[in-house]
Amino acid sequence: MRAIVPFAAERPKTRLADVLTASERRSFADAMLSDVLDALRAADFSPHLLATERQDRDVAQTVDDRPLTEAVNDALREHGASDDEPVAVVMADLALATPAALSRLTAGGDVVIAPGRGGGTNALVVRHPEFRVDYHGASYLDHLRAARDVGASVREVDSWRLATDVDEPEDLVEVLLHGEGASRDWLVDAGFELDTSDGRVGLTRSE
Ligand SMILES: Nc1nc2c(ncn2[C@@H]2O[C@H](COP(=O)(O)OP(=O)(O)OP(=O)(O)O)[C@@H](O)[C@H]2O)c(=O)[nH]1
Ligand SMILES: C[C@H](OP(=O)(O)O)C(=O)O
Repeated sequence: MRAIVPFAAERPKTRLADVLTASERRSFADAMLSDVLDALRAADFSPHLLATERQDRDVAQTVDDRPLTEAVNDALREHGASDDEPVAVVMADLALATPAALSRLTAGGDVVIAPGRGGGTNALVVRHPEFRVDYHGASYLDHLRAARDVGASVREVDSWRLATDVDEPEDLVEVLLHGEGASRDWLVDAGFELDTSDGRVGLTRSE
C-alpha cells in the first residue's frame, strides 16, 4: 500500500525549541523520518515523501510547499484513494512506530484512523475517494466528521506506538525509553539521558 509521509523540512518541530536548536531540530526530524520510512518498508508499505523541499534520500517524493492539509488533499486526489488502491498518510514524527503497529492500519474500513495523543491524527488509511483531511486542532474529531459527511465507515486503531508523535520535550522521554532506531541514537549522541530522580521520568542533557 502506498503511504504518503508529509515532512516539514525547513523549520520542523518548533515545539522542541526549548531543548533543541534549529539545526538540531532539523537533524532530529530527519532521524525520525528515517525510522518511519524504515518501519513502513518493513511493513510492506511503499512510502512516498510529501516534503516542503527536496530531500536527499532514496525514496519516491513530491515537493509541495503549501500548508499540510492542502498538500495532503492534493496527493489524495492525485493518487485516487479507493477500495482497490488504498492510500495511507503516516506522519514523519512517529519515532516509535514499528512494522507491527503500522501493519494494523491495513485491516478494512473506508477510513482507518490512528489518533495521536492530544487530538491529532497520526496515521490514516483512506479507501473512500471523497474523503479529505483537515489537519491541526482536534483533527481526530474533524476526520470522524469528514468521514461521516461522505458516508465512509471508520475504523480506529488503538496503538500507543502510533499515538505517540514527538511534539513536546516530554515526548523525548518516550523515545529514550522505547525507541529502537535512529531517533533514539540521535538523542543519546546529543547527550540526552533519562532523569529518574523524582516522580515521572524526565530528561537531562550532558554538556
Ligand atoms: N508537507 C508538509 N508536511 C508538514 C507540514 N507541516 C507539518 N508537516 C509534517 O506533518 C507531520 C505533523 O506535523 P507537526 O507535528 O505539526 O510537525 P512540525 O510542523 O514539524 O512541528 P511543530 O513546528 O512543532 O508544529 C510531520 O510529519 C511534519 O513533518 C507542511 O506544511 N507540509
Ligand atoms: C498535524 C497535526 O499534528 P499535531 O499538531 O497534532 O502533532 C494533526 O495531527 O492534526
